[in-house]
Amino acid sequence: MIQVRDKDLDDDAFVELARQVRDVAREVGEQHGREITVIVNDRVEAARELGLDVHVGQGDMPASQVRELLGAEAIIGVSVSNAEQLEGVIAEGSADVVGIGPIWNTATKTDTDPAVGLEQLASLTTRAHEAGIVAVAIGGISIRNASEVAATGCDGICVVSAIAGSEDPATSATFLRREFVMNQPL
Ligand SMILES: Cc1ncc(COP(=O)(O)OP(=O)(O)O)c(N)n1
Ligand SMILES: Cc1nc(C(=O)O)sc1CCOP(=O)(O)O
Repeated sequence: MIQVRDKDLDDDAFVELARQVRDVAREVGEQHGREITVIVNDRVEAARELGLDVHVGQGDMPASQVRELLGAEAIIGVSVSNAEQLEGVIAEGSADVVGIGPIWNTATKTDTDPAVGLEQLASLTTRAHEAGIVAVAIGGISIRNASEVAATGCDGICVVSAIAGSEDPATSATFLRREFVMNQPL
C-alpha cells in the first residue's frame, strides 16, 4: 500500500501527483498480478476525484463524514495515539484501519502526541482487533526495529524515512517487509 502525503502542494498539484502515483501503481500492479492500494493523506476531495482511499488524522474531517463522501467501498484510515482516541474511532464506527503512532519519536513528524511504545501498541492493536479494525504502526520504524513491531501482533507497518530516505528504496522496502512478515506471531 502506498500513501500519498504532501503538506505543501496546492490542491491541483496534489491531485496531479496522486493521479500519477495511482496510474503507476495500477501499471506495476498489473505487471505483477496484484493490486497496489493507493491511499491519500488528509485530502478527501482528491481521494473522491481519483477514486482512492483516504487516511485522516484526529484534527481532520471525521471518518463518518469521509464515509458519506467516499461510500461503503472506500478504505478509511484514522490516526490514533492512545486508548481514548481509539475508543472514539470505534464508537464512530466508520474506520477500517487505525494508524497507531508515533511508536517512537521521529524527525519526519514532530507535531505528534507522545510516543506510543511497543507495549501500548500491543494493547491498542488487541482492542482494534476486538472491534474488527485493522491496526498498523507508524513512526520511527526502520529495518532495525521492524521485527519488534511485528511481534506486537499489529497488521502492518508504515514508514516514510526508512524508504524515502534510503539510497536504495526498493531494497529497503523488501527488507522491511521481510523483517515484518518473518516476525509476525503465528
Ligand atoms: C497509516 C498512517 N497513520 C497515521 C498517519 C498520520 O496522519 P495524520 O494524523 O493525518 O498526520 P499527517 O500525516 O497529516 O501529518 C498517517 N499519515 N498514516
Ligand atoms: C506521517 C506520520 N504520522 C505519524 C503519527 O504518529 O501519526 S508518525 C509519521 C511519520 C513517520 O515517518 P518515519 O517513518 O520517517 O518515522
